[in-house]
Amino acid sequence: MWILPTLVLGSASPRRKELMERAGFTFEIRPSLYDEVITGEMNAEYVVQHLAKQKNQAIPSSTNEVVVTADTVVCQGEKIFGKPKSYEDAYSMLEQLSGKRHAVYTGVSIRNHNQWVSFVVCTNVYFLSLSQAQLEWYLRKEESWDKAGGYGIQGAGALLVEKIEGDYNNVVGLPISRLTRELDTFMITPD
Ligand SMILES: Cc1cn([C@H]2C[C@H](O)[C@@H](COP(=O)(O)OP(=O)(O)OP(=O)(O)O)O2)c(=O)[nH]c1=O
Repeated sequence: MWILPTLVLGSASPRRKELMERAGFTFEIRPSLYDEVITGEMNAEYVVQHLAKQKNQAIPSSTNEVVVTADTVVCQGEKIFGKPKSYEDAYSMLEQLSGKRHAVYTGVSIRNHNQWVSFVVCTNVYFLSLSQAQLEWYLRKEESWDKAGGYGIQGAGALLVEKIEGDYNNVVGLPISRLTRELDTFMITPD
């Protein structure tokens, strides 16, 4: 008997969950316990694909489950920003992003038993030039800590952004349009 596969989102991110729900997917949440380490020598595209795959491998699953994991980083030139570790770290990231363009990369990994698909989506984000007072105002919003680059475009962080080029949802942590197309090959479709 043919059993339709079930979808597992391997993520503790409330944004990824919300994007999947809004798209109409039925899924179970099973966060990965993989501990992310970003080292300076790797390029952003490689980093997000590698981390998404590591997260995926750390999730136990059965043969009829399709597991989705993702990783998002902010990249400016050679520098890769993950989540800030302190107030000073967040301030420094935002100060470096101020008045300039950066790229947000999200790597997505999809696995069903031993079938793997992975891809990376990149969105360019242009920050306004921000004064010290504006940076301090934003950091008081307390929305920096669990977000790559120290800002959330879906919150007050929207006020730091002049414009973007590419998929908005990719910046929030999950390129849901591309993901939906890729999941189709695993026989997973939204309601
Ligand atoms: C740039 C940016 C990032 N982010 C978030 C998306 C990701 O959740 C987070 C980057 O951290 P990730 O390590 O990609 O993900 P996570 O630890 O939050 O969740 P999990 O590994 O369990 O899936 O930054 C925003 O919410 N808004 C933004 O504008």
